[in-house]
Amino acid sequence: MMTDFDDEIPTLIDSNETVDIPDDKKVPLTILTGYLGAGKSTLISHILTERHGHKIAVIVNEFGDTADIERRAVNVGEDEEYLELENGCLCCSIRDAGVAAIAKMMRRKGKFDYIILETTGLADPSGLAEMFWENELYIPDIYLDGVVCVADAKNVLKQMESDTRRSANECVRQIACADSIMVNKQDLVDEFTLTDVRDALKTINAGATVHLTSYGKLDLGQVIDLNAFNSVTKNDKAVKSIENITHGCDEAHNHSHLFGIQSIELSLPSLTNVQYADFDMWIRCVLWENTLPSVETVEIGEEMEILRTKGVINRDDGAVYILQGVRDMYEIKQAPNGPSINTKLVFIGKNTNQDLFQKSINNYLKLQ
Ligand SMILES: Nc1nc2c(ncn2[C@@H]2O[C@H](COP(=O)(O)OP(=O)(O)OP(=O)(O)O)[C@@H](O)[C@H]2O)c(=O)[nH]1
Repeated sequence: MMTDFDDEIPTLIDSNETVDIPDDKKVPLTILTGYLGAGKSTLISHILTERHGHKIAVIVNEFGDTADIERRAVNVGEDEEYLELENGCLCCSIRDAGVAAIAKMMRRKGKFDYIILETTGLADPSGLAEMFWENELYIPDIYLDGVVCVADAKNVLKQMESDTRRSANECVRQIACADSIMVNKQDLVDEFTLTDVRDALKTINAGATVHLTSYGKLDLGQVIDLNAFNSVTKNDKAVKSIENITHGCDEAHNHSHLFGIQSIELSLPSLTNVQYADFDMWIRCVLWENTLPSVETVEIGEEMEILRTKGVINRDDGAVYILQGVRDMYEIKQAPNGPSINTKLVFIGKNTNQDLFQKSINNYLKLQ
């Protein structure tokens, strides 16, 4: 089905004219990713047909992606891009999932209170996540809630192994970018394989929660309202998710370079005001200049690439801050209730070295 969205070029809004929309009036958007055949459409079918009481607009590339939607589409006029389903959900066929397409869809706001955007099986979602996070300025009535990845329990270990060993493939990038990972098709594997899969996923992305599913059947809360990007003020959940970060087993960690991307975790004491200001400078060097300050450049070696950053930073005056990042974009916001958890930083990316990162930040902030 063709739409006219491709022809529409988003109009940039002068930031001075941007309307400040209260957080509770914004519509959350979840990016759904996952390798070819992992079970994305099966999950969407589940969401579009179950009686869960939510009014979710699901954006798929083509109606034909989901057999169930195709069947329902029979009664819809040829030019209709929107399909209202019995359970209150709205299905939208958008070929170009760009800002203009979403902005156009927002004219139907009120008919839905949530957006799930399914990407194609070979997409790297980090660019899309960065775009929606950044474009809250241009579509002020949505915010990026999180990235959900569906992985095929039977095939994901094979799919993650890249031919070139040091370069991560699309499957690994999708896992690296996720806030929540569904290990689907668990009916096809035994417990040992599930443990291997879980360890490998945690090695790549220690910051994501992992859920086991069959035929995409899950509690919707594992997909929506993750509040992973902390764009709104209810960010206790973001602190909790960082607190719960755990790595895969050590053995899996040793094999992390098989996948090209890994998580590293740094721990820090509470920071003084001066150290907190220096931390901002340090993170800019890492994310904007791709360098580790205060360590010998010869030690750094191959070029690194950071896909996701998450963290909690404590200041010694009791203030607690949450760090979120996608590629070179990052945001540091104060947590509302100041829950006391240790300072923890997680970097997910390529050619990262935990010891060098820790040395760099210790030297830069004069921690030891
Ligand atoms: N055994 C088993 N099969 C599943 C499960 N989930 C999905 N499938 C099957 O796997 C196949 C692929 O599922 P889809 O939902 O189309 O996967 P997809 O990620 O949308 O695939 P692409 O659109 O090609 O990227 C279908 O035949 C599904 O019926 C599951 O949990 N167990």
